[in-house]
Amino acid sequence: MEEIVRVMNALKIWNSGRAETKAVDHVSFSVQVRSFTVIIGKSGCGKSTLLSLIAGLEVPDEGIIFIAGQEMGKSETQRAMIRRTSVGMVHQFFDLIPELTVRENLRVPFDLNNALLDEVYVDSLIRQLELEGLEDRFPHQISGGQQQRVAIARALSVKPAVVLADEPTGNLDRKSSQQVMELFRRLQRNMGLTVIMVTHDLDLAKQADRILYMEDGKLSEYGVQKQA
Ligand SMILES: Nc1ncnc2c1ncn2[C@@H]1O[C@H](COP(=O)(O)OP(=O)(O)OP(=O)(O)O)[C@@H](O)[C@H]1O
Repeated sequence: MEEIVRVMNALKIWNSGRAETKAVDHVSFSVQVRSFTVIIGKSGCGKSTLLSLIAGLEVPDEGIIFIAGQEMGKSETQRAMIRRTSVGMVHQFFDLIPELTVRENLRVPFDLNNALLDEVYVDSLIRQLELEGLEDRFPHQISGGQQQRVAIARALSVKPAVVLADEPTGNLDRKSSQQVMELFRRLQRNMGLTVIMVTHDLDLAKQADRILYMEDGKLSEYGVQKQA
């Protein structure tokens, strides 16, 4: 199987005042292409920091990260280029642009990349994420679950090598969470996407191919962790 993400011995220390937190403590793991991986763990264990390192939003103090064979280097320009072309991000609070319609929000990544808009592909995302009929509405005119599905479609619009989702259902009720998860999972299978998702919700996590468990900045396989 082909590896699409490789994290080698990543360390990230946050300094705030006198306190020093090893948010990511010498973490190593790889993710196979076309797999759905979930990272679970208690609040503050370092999940978001780890995703920020993989996304190239933060730089590790030690260690190396590769996305689709490219090293997330120290230069912000290089990291921004890899992030724009190879990484799709979905956040807990959707982060849609309120002044833009659903369809306009989906165009944003193309505009940022100066890429030609692939209308046929965007239409297929709208269909697969069950957003038909909502294209001309503004974010405040659709439900939370629908907003999150727009955010997922937006993340996929540039066909990223890897999709990083940080608590994508954290702001949704049970029913919408389950619906978003099912659509996300189906899309991942249909499109052969590679997804890394952070969640608190073990029921959702169980639908993934693989569960990783994070505690005090350390990462382990969830099954192994439970037996330990
Ligand atoms: N920018 C920052 N500056 C200082 N400390 C930080 C910063 N970001 C995170 N931390 C600390 O690093 C640790 C890990 O935080 P992180 O947000 O990665 O955890 P998390 O598992 O994603 O938590 P949650 O589930 O609550 O989102 C925490 O102790 C947090 O307080």
